[in-house]
Amino acid sequence: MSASGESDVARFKRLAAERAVESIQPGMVVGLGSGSTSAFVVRRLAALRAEGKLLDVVGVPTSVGTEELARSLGVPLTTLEEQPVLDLTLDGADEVDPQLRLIKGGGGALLREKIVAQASRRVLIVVDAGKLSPRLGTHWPVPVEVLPFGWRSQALFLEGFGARITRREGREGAPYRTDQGNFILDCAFGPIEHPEELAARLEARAGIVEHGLFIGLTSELVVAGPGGVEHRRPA
Ligand SMILES: O=C(CO)[C@H](O)[C@H](O)COP(=O)(O)O
Repeated sequence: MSASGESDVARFKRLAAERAVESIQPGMVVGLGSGSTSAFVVRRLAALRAEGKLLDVVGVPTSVGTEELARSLGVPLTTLEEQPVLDLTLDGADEVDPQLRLIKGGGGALLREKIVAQASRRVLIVVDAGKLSPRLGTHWPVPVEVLPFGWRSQALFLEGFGARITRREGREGAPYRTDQGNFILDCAFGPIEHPEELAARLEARAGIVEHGLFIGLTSELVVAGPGGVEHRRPA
């Protein structure tokens, strides 16, 4: 914890976000991720705008929360309908493996985050070093967004993979609802040996809207930790 009251993890997220924002060029259409690291990205963008920089950059938010934050800070927004191809997306992650495969969705925004990532020429993932993992599933469950209709059947299906399933709770004991009104089943698989196979099996199941395994979508990583800030680009 620093004298300002900022925790080490929050500082690493902020430093990673500030470095990542250096990749934004004038005129870009930029996907804005969700979660606390992405909030640092939005705040940095707003601070640069206050200095008269990057004034022609527009963002595509990946959640209602990010949209509200960006609007409150005066960051101009557009939609995928208006801009179906994005230059760059900056987003956080819950877990990152050495091949830059991800678990995302800790904030529940996985569906819109994946749609925006797929629509982006470059996806820059921004994390503190605590997110790095030798194997996905070691530290985090995989969030799976399901339709409320038939959700218990999906939970049984997912238990069939040996996962421990928790339906995410919202306020006052009500089920958590995504921006689409769906439920999230947090699936603790433990370390996942073959994430691609698991992803394919989840995608084949009706009623599963999306899952938090992001495979083949990350083009770059900015990671900040006690050793400093590193920007890993493709070789
Ligand atoms: O996937 C996400 C939201 O759906 C976030 O990127 C992920 O949960 C990381 O959040 P934070 O930056 O707060 O650690």
